[in-house]
Amino acid sequence: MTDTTPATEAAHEAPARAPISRLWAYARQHLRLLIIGGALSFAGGIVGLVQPLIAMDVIDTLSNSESLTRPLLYLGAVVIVGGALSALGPYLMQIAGQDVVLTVRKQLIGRLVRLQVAEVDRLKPGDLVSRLSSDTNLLRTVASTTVIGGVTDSFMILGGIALMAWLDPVLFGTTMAMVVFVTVMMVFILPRIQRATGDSQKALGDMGSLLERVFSAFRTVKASGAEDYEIGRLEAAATTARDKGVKASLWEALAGVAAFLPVNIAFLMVLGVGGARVASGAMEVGTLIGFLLLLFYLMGPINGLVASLSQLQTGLAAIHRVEEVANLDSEAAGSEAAQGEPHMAASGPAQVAFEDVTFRYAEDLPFVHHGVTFASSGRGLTALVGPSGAGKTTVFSLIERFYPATTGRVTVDGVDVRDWPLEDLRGLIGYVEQDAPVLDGSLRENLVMAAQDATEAEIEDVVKTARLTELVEKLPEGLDSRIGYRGTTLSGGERQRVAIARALLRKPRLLLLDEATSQLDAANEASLKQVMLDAAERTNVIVVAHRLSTVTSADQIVVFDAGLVRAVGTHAELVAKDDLYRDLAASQLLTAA
Ligand SMILES: Nc1ncnc2c1ncn2[C@@H]1O[C@H](COP(=O)(O)OP(=O)(O)OP(=O)(O)O)[C@@H](O)[C@H]1O
Repeated sequence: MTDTTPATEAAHEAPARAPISRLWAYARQHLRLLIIGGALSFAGGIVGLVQPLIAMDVIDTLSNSESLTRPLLYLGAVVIVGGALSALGPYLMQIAGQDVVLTVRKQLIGRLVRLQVAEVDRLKPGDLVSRLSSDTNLLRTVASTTVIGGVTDSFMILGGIALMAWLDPVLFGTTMAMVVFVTVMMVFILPRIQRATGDSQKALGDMGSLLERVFSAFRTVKASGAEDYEIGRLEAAATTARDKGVKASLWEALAGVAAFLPVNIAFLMVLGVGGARVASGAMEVGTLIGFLLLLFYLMGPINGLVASLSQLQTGLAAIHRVEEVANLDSEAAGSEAAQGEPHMAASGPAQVAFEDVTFRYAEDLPFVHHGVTFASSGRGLTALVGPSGAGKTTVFSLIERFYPATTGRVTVDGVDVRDWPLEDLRGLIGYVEQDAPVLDGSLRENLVMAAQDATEAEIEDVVKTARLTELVEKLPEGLDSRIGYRGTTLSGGERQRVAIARALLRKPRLLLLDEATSQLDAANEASLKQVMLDAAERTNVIVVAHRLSTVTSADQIVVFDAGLVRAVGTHAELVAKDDLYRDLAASQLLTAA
């Protein structure tokens, strides 16, 4: 079952109450450590109680002028054991808390990286980062000390209440009226703590999104003189997070008061009612004292339970935001029809065909493809050309199955891409996006990310093929030089060739290359063309072409216009027979018809 509501949009709605069962589902996996840690902490407390008894023994021994060795040894042992237990118990519970966070994070990481492209188009990466780092962190304390503390306090309170009922039903009734009052107050206050915490975390997510926005176009922000504007927006998000955090603290403080006052009132009422009953002879004075002591003793667990419940709300708000992401659509590894189909047998250039394909990015958006039909097979270069927005890049997205065709079929080797196991399909394709993304890391890491087991010789080979030798020689640490966030230390042409080298290292049976629209200098353009032609000798290369040199070298040109293929042929054929192509060639492609 999936929820297609984008996390960042859903977060704009009032956070719904997250089911506590989700927290339990995460904590359950680390229950053993939690219980051992809880038991050791409890034992530490008990040992602590023994300490005064032994101290009494020491005093007795002193006053009797007997040897102190034995009681001092006991006392030493109790101090050491008590100290060790009190340290080890909480430590184990903290480990369990960290383990819970790790479990949630692993689940989230798997989800995030496997999200559908369509989902990511709509989401804000900064908010997702905040959910993975900050929200999950809120679960640490809740999943460890809060849960265990809450359970122990609840048992103590239940035990105390049972004892009270046994001691005196009338005083018990008086006390219970206050317990009911505390419960009602909590029902009112606790959801408000959760909501305020959720809002505060959402504001943090918004701040993350805004920061990511700034860094993704850092030079543009600076060149536009927009620093103050962006700082203002970031500070506003930070202030909202603070305000919501303060609001949550206010509700937490009210929860504390709502527990403290009634218990104290109950104390006075028990004193009054009990005193009258003792005076009338309906009750022993010892019972009254016992009852009051019990009530006094229960204050600690009651305050502890209220604090745990408040913390729990923070955890539930965090779980809600985490679960929103966990419920987003991720990619299916392969369609049901693909189960058991052997697709990997083929080798050599892959065949691609579009059969009357229609496609739109979303139901509320217009169609981008209105019935596209073309085929590309065998070694060689197929160029897709056409006006901006005609749907050329979308062809690649459909081949890669980033999106499914609305109607019609996209086939690779005659098999509908929907029926290919996703890993196998993408395994045979090398894809170079238009803005040739390069990731932060070394040049080598950037190359081998698509082919982890590539040998040194293979890497050297693609470096040569992609005309990167000069760059590698120029860089201070060669292939191991860091090339910065989004490859900012490289030129546009170099980024493109790194992306091509990466795609080639995969030894693709189909190379999809989206040419950047920006003009490259003559040397870079010639390099790029040569790289493409070399690749086309070995495999099927489809390129969204914006450059004259690419188009004229192509074995086949497919002319797109407003979501349809209007003509297919070689450059010479199309110049002769297709008006749009002739115009494109004359203007966009800068050649005379
Ligand atoms: N992720 C997306 N979500 C919604 N609409 C999109 C998305 N990507 C592209 N489009 C729209 O689909 C249409 C076709 O886009 P596409 O990128 O395929 O065109 P193109 O022919 O490659 O253009 P160009 O030559 O300018 O790169 C455009 O109108 C574009 O606005």
